[in-house]
Amino acid sequence: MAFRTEEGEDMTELLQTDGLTRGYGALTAVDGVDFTLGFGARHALIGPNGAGKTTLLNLIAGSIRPTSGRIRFNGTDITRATSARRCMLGIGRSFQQPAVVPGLSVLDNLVLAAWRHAHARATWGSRRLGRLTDQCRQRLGEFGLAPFADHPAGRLSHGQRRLLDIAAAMSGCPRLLLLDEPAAGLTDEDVAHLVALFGQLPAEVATLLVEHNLDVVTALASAVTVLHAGRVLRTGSPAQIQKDPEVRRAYFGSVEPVSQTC
Ligand SMILES: Nc1ncnc2c1ncn2[C@@H]1O[C@H](COP(=O)(O)OP(=O)(O)OP(=O)(O)O)[C@@H](O)[C@H]1O
Repeated sequence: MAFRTEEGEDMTELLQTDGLTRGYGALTAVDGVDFTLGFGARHALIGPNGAGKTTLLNLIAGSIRPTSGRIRFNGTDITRATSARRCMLGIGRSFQQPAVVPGLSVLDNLVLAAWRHAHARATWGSRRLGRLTDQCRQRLGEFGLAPFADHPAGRLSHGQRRLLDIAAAMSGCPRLLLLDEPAAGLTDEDVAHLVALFGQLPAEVATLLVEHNLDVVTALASAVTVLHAGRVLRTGSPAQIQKDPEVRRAYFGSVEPVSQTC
C-alpha cells in the first residue's frame, strides 16, 4: 500500500531501519538489521530465545537507543526521538510483562494511556475528557473487560492485564502496533478473542508481532521475519518460513515437522 505525504512524496514504507544495532557490552543483541514495514503490513518477528526480538521492538518504540543505525517512521527520522514522541507519531506498543497502575481503576488506566497518545494534539477540556472516557469504556467492552471497569487494575489476572495492555496500545489509533507476545499467558478462549480483535483492526494500521505461538502468527501475519543471533535470517510468508530448512535448524533445532507452539 502506498501513501502520499503532505509534501507530496510517495512513500511505500511506514517503517524502515538501516543497519540497526544495539550492543550490551560484548553482546550484540541486534546486529545491523535492515527491516522495512509497509503501510498496513501484518508482520511477525520470530526466532529462538535471545534472538533480539524484544530488543528490536524496544529500539523501534524508543525505550532504548541504538548503538548505531537509523530508524525512519512515516517519513520522519525518529532515531533520536523519545518514546513519548514516537507514541504521539503513532507507534503503539504492548509489553511482554504488562504494566498497569495498580491503584487506578481499569478504566482510568486506559484513559491515561489514551491521553498519552493524544495530548500533544489537543487541549483537554472536561467535554473532551468525557468523550475519551466513553471511547475507553467502549474499548473495554470490546476486550471483555467492561465488568471490571471500576475495579482497581491491580486486581486483574495476568491474562486480563495483558488484554488491558493491548487495549491501551490500541487506544491512540496507532499507525503501527508493536505487540510483544500478546498471546502469552492467555487462555485458548482469550487467544481466539484476541485474534478476532486484531482481525478487525483498520487496514491502514500496521502490526509487528513478536510471538512464539505459530498458530497466532499464521492467523495474524502475512509475512514473517526470522531473527537469529540479532540478525535477519529470513523473511517470507508463514508457509515459506515453516518449510525453510535453515529456519528449522536455527529456530526449531530440527528439519523435522514441528509443533505449532515452540
Ligand atoms: N538490558 C540488557 N542488558 C544486557 N543484555 C540484554 C539486555 N536486554 C537484552 N539482553 C540480551 O540481548 C539478547 C537479546 O534479548 P531479547 O530479549 O531481545 O531476545 P528475544 O528474542 O526477545 O528473546 P525471548 O524470546 O526470550 O524474549 C539476549 O542475549 C539478552 O540476554
